[in-house]
Amino acid sequence: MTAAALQGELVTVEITALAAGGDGIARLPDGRVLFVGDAVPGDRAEVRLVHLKKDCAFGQVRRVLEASPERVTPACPVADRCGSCQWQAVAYPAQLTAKRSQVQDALVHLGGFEDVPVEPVIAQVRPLGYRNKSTFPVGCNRRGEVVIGYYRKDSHQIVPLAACPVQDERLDPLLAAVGDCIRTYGWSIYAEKPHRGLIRHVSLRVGERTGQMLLTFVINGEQLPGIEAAAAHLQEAFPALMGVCVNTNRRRGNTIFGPETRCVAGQGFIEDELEGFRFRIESTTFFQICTSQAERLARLVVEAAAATAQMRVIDAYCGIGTLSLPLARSAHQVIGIESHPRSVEQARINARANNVTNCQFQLGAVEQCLPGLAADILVLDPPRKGCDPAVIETILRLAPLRVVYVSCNPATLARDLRLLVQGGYQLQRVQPVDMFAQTHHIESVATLLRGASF
Ligand SMILES: C[S@@+](CC[C@H](N)C(=O)[O-])C[C@H]1O[C@@H](n2cnc3c(N)ncnc32)[C@H](O)[C@@H]1O
Repeated sequence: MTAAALQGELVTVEITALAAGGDGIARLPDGRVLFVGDAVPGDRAEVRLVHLKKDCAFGQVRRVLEASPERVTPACPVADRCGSCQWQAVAYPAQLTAKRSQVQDALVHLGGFEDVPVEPVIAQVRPLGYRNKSTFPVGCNRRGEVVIGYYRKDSHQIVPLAACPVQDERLDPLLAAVGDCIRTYGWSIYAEKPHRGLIRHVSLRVGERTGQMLLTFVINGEQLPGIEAAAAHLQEAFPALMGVCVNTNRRRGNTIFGPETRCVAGQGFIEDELEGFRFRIESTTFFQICTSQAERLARLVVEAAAATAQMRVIDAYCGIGTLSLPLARSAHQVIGIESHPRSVEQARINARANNVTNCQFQLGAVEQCLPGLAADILVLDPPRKGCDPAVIETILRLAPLRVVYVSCNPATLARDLRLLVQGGYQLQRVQPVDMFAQTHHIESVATLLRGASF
C-alpha cells in the first residue's frame, strides 16, 4: 500500500500538462491529481505539498530536477514572485497548445460535447509588450516606502515593479514617473485592513496605434491635494499623456474602480484604431487588452456573423462598440446592448465620429433588453460569468439564424453552448484567439447555426 502524502512533504513528480487555472498537472503515488505552481509540462521536479484534499492536492515547484524542453527563461525578472503571469517560463508554442486543450477539455468535460471543432489558437504577433492597459495596486513595504506592482499569487502582498515586460513598453517610463510623483507629493497610501489612506491603484492606458496615454489614480476619497500641479508636470514630461483622471472608490473589497471618475487635466479618454475605425476609450470602459488581437477577433466575428445587407444584428454586451461598428459595414442594422452607462455613451460617440449611421445602442442589461428585440444574427460577448440563464432562454425563443459567442472563459462558454445546442443550435466551429500571452487566459469565438429542430 502507498503511504499517504503529508502536507509540507517533498515529492518528486513528472509534470504532464497544464491545467485551466495555470498550474502544472502531476500525479501523487496514491493516484490523486496534483496541481503544481510554476511547473512546465515535461519537467521532473521536486514539489512541496502545500494543500491536500480528498480527491486532489496542491504543490509548488521547489527545485526543477530535469527541465522540460518547453521551459524557457522568463522575460520578467520577478516572474517567480509576481502573480500576474503564470506561464512566463513556458515556451510560447507550448502555451498555445495548452490553451487549445483547455478550450477542448472544457467543451468535453463541462459541456458534454464529444466531437468538438476547436481550431488551433491564433497566436499573438508579439507575446510580450502587448498590454495596452495595466492597473497596479499601490502599497507600502515594511520600511514604509511606496511600492507599485502586481500582487503575489494568492495574496495582497505587492511585488514591486520597475517595468513590466508584458505591457506596452511606452507605459514603463510613465509607471516609473507615477511612482516618483506619489512619493514627491506625499499622498497617503491606502491600507486595506483599517480602510484608511488615499491611493489604492494606478491605471495606465495606451493606444497601440495612436500612442496616446491616459493615467487614472483610484483613491479612497474625493480630493488628491496638488493633483493639478502633479498632472501638469506629468503631461509636460509625457506629451502623449492625453489626460489624468481621479476615480473615487470608497468601498472595501477587491473591485478596483469606484462609480465616479473625474478628469483633472487634459481629456478623460484616449483614442485607438481598430478595423479602420477610431474608438474613444475611457479609464473604466472595456477595451480588449491587445489592440491588434482585438482587430483579428473583430474580423473573425464579422466573418462568422456573415451578415448581409438585409439583416439585423444584435451585439449583446457591446461595450464601446468595437464589434458593432465593424458588423455594421455589412448588416442592414446593428443594435448594441450594454449595461455600463459610460460605455453606451462612448459607443454612440464612436458611431457618430466614424460616420456609422446604421448602429443604435440600448442602455440596459441584456437580460432586460433582449426580450423586446428581434434579430437575424446575435453576437454575444459576456463577461467571465457568461450569460444569465434567462438570456439563453430568450435566444432560443428569438431563434436568430446564427449566434456568434465571444468568450474569455472556456468553462462558462461550454455551459452556455451546451444549453444552446440542447435548444436546437448546431455548434459549427470554435476558434481560440490568444489575447493574454504569458497567462493561462484564452479568448474564443464560437459559431452556432440554427438547426432543423426550430
Ligand atoms: C467582455 S466585455 C465585451 C465588450 C465588447 N464586446 C468589446 O469587444 O469591447 C463585456 C461587456 O459587457 C458589459 N456587461 C456586463 N454585464 C452585462 C449585462 N448583464 N448586460 C449588458 N452588458 C453587460 C460590460 O460592461 C462590458 O462592457
